[in-house]
Amino acid sequence: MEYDVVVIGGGSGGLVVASAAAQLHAKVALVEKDRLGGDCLWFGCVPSKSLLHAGRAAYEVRNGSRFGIYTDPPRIEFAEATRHVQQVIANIQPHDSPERFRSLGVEVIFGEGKFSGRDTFAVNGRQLTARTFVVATGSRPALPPIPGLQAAGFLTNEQVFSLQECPQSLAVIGAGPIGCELGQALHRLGSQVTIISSRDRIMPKEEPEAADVVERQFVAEGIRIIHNARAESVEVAGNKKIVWVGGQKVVVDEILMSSGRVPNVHSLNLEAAGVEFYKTGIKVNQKLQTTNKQIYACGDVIGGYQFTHVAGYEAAVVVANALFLPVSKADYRVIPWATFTEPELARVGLTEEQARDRYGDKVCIVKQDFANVDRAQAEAATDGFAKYVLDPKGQILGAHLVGSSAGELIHEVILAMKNKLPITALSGYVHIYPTLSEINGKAALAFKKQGYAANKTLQNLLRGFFNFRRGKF
Ligand SMILES: Cc1cc2nc3c(=O)[nH]c(=O)nc-3n(C[C@H](O)[C@H](O)[C@H](O)COP(=O)(O)OP(=O)(O)OC[C@H]3O[C@@H](n4cnc5c(N)ncnc54)[C@H](O)[C@@H]3O)c2cc1C
Ligand SMILES: NC(=O)c1ccc[n+]([C@@H]2O[C@H](COP(=O)([O-])OP(=O)(O)OC[C@H]3O[C@@H](n4cnc5c(N)ncnc54)[C@H](O)[C@@H]3O)[C@@H](O)[C@H]2O)c1
Repeated sequence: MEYDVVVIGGGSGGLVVASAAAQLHAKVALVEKDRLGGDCLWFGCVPSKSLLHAGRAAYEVRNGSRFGIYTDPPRIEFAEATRHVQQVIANIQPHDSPERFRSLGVEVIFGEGKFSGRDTFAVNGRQLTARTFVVATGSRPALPPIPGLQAAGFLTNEQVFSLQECPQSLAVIGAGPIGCELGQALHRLGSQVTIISSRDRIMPKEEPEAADVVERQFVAEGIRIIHNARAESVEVAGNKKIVWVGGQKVVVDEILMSSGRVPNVHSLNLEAAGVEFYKTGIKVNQKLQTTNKQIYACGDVIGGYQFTHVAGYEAAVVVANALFLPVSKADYRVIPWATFTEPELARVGLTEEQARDRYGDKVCIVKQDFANVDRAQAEAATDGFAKYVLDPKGQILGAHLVGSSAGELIHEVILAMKNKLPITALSGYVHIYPTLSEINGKAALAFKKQGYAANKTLQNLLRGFFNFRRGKF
């Protein structure tokens, strides 16, 4: 065997496998068909958060009057906003550069290859043999077969970050995290945005009342949302595009497709290697082995949680199993994520409905509004709440934070949940005043108070004790 491991796909998952394996002194080849960095760097997390930040700046300038700061309507040079986005990519890219990986000892091979057998991958006329392979080829936008869409033309996350002009009006097809993040960013940067949601709310995978808070903000900003409808067909009329949705037409300059993802499996000739896959991704066991035990897969290509941090986590499991003994199992009990709209929405664990389905009426809910947090008042960021889904002893089954910096604030909940600490642990230390993090401590206190309010015996005992101390029997 030429290599200990051949990694196919140089994105969030593949790069972690390649660098870790090389640093452990394994012989590693990394095959990438395009550029190292993957979706996250070029078309995903990094550019979307950078564009959202530009949008937030525009929003803050427009809405400064709440703090007594008045300006004329801001002039937005969209090309400069996307230049900021491209600059951020350029700043981060060296970390994912071929030079860096070669310096770690990885053999980086550019080319689109395919399996030619159970233990051979063919690329650029070479046959790479390895003890183990890792498929980390990611995913791409799903394009539902909407009549007229291809002919009219559309944007996906692969084009939107290099636009030089902001479309005056935009139909966003799909109200998941991509549609919501990009819809809000582009609306704030000057586009009239209509989001088409196939369900009765945006972000249908989230805790409904948390998604409602984001939706209210979208509506307040002037984003139009069409519910319970799918884009059915598209027509072109002059220089406009018409999207037909539930019998009504949405006339726009541009369309953004954000209707889910499909795994990149088809060009790999997985059949030759005995690797089975479904429509949603490659079939893996808990050790992330495919149906060919020498071939592992991680990241978006296996479906499941499609996040950079999950691809990285799965990559770590794969490194341990592929290089040493295959005994590590991926554990998805505590997987957090955040959608970086304003307000942000962060989640870990079960929704209330999922918890009730599993544990019935024993589930206990604690909720704290940001309006009760002094720092949120100071920053006029009072929309939103933190909701904790608990078992009767206070063990955290899930948490949903919607509000300012929710994606940061959830981390102490993640730590507690991962270590099986009850929510009361979050009030077992001093939070700095005034910070938004106080929301977690306040929730823990609220849970303690609920327990105290229900404990009549303890209350009677205390009443008696203090009566006794005051000499009143
Ligand atoms: C707009 C957007 C915003 C997002 N924001 C976030 C976020 O804020 N936080 C978050 O956690 N996640 C976010 N994600 C998701 C995140 O980008 C993905 O989950 C992550 O990139 C998956 O990593 P991966 O390694 O599986 O795939 P990728 O990082 O996409 O890497 C796959 C690599 O494989 C290569 N490849 C494909 N086919 C082949 C082949 N046949 N041969 C060789 N190479 C091949 C590709 O060129 C690519 O470089 C976002 C995604 C999008 C689209
Ligand atoms: N902040 C983050 O971490 C972040 C941000 C963006 C994306 N992501 C990742 O990328 C993945 C993909 O995001 P996404 O938003 O494309 O997918 P998604 O699957 O979450 O949402 C797509 C939505 O589009 C709807 N849809 C499909 N066809 C439609 C049609 N014809 N008309 C109207 N609606 C239609 C679907 O019903 C679905 O609700 C996410 O699941 C997430 O894992 C993460």
